[in-house]
Amino acid sequence: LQLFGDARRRLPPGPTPLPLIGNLLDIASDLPHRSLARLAGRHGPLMAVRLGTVVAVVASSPSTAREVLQTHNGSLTGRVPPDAWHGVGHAANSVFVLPPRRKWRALRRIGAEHLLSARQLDGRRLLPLLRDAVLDLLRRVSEMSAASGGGAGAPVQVGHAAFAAMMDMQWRAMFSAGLEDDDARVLQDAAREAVALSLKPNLSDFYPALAAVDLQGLRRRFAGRVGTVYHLVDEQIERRMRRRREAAGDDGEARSEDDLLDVLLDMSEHGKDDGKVAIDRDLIRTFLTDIFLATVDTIASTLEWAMAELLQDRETMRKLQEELKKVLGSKTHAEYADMDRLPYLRAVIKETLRLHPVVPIVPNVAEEMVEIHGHVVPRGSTILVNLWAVHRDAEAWPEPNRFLPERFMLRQHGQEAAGRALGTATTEFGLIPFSAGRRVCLGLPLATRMLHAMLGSLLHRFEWTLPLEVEENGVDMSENLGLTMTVATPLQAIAKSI
Ligand code: HEM
Repeated sequence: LQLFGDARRRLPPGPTPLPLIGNLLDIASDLPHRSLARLAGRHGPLMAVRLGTVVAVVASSPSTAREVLQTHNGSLTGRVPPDAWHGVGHAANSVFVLPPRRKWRALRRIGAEHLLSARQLDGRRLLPLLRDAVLDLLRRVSEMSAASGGGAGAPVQVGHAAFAAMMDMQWRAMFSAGLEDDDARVLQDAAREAVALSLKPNLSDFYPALAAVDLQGLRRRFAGRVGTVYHLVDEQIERRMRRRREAAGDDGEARSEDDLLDVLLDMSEHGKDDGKVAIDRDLIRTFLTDIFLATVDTIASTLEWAMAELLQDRETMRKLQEELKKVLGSKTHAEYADMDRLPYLRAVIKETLRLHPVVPIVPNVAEEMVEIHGHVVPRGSTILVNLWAVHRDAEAWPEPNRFLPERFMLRQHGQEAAGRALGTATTEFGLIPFSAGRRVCLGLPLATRMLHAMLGSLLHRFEWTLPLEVEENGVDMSENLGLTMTVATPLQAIAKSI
């Protein structure tokens, strides 16, 4: 009891909780990353809040983020799945919320080795798929732009075009099959809604004792939307199993495509992955769904944020287009291989991810009690890293709320170059859009490749302007939060071929 009392006394400071609801009212006034950042401004970069009956410690500065994601990372990477994720049993096999043990490690290893590592992405099978996704995006923009029938160019929803191109790319990478138009529409709606439902503030998460009742129906609705994705993933699995059976014939050679699905089916047929974790049908279905959901919205939203910033900052847009013209010349599109010679593009993407980290809060659970800056993080408590607040820390970033890609440009040998490659240095904690430590984003190599190639190509191939009414009223930069932080009003822009 004394130990418990000590731990409570040494919790980090924070707003006074009300009985029963704790600090929920303080947080409900705005999007959680913003209200928590405001509270941290008053109570400090390590702060304790009570969300219903749940104690949460929030890290909001580069140095406290480093404590969570590096110094004490081994003890602070537990997860409690959002209650909604128990719908269709998704949580039981999801790499996002599995505790950091054998099954989670096996899934991360399979994902990296067979799809998401730099070696795979730059290899013979996937490199053409990545390039096709860039060309597909450019084609979609041209088509949307021509849809008006007149010469002026219809407004293009850039985020929508990127979402569709990424969705098709990831489906091909996992299943070696294109998406039928009808399926693509169904998947797009289901994926967006599942992602949005999954982190809607849910009473079941703040009062776990009430979870069984599913008061807001979020678990049921999530199950419905993810169930739709499952259905289409299952069709692919069944089709492939049939084909493998046919191809196996008498000699028993079952492989047909050599993609992620084949790898997983091989493992399931042999019973195990590395003799440790059984890869069964449920695990395969959930993993493929997770990879699909993680890919589409994150990259599309980041591109939409980048375009929204650039369309309001003509000078930066002009400078970037000049760099692209100089380096790419008559090439039709940008490739990741060009990135070394495009420092300003790299700086623009870093600055976009700094201001608009599409996963703004990373939720962990303390598996052991740890001490940070003299305060206690009790075992079992939630520990949130507010990436959005870290990225706007005024000590780390002068004029933190301004879009200033120049902050990443260093002068080296008389020439400008973009500082620190994104995601390579986890020792600096001022810019961590992919988080850091052992749960660092598994899709980082894919995301950096697609963001650079897609944004570079969009700006190299088209002149962009805002529709007149948006120019007059201003771009709506308000955020919408599902699992990722998207632009609330889809950005519309006019694209003219260069
Ligand atoms: C702009 C793009 C992206 C951003 C900013 C982003 C950011 C993040 C962040 C902040 C996390 C949480 C890490 C933590 O818990 O500490 C995460 C996790 C994850 N991301 Fe991404 N992500 C992006 C794209 C992708 C893509 C394309 C994939 C493709 C598969 C992906 C797969 C994952 C997975 C599987 C996890 C869970 C890791 C785990 O819990 O072990 N992400 N991502």
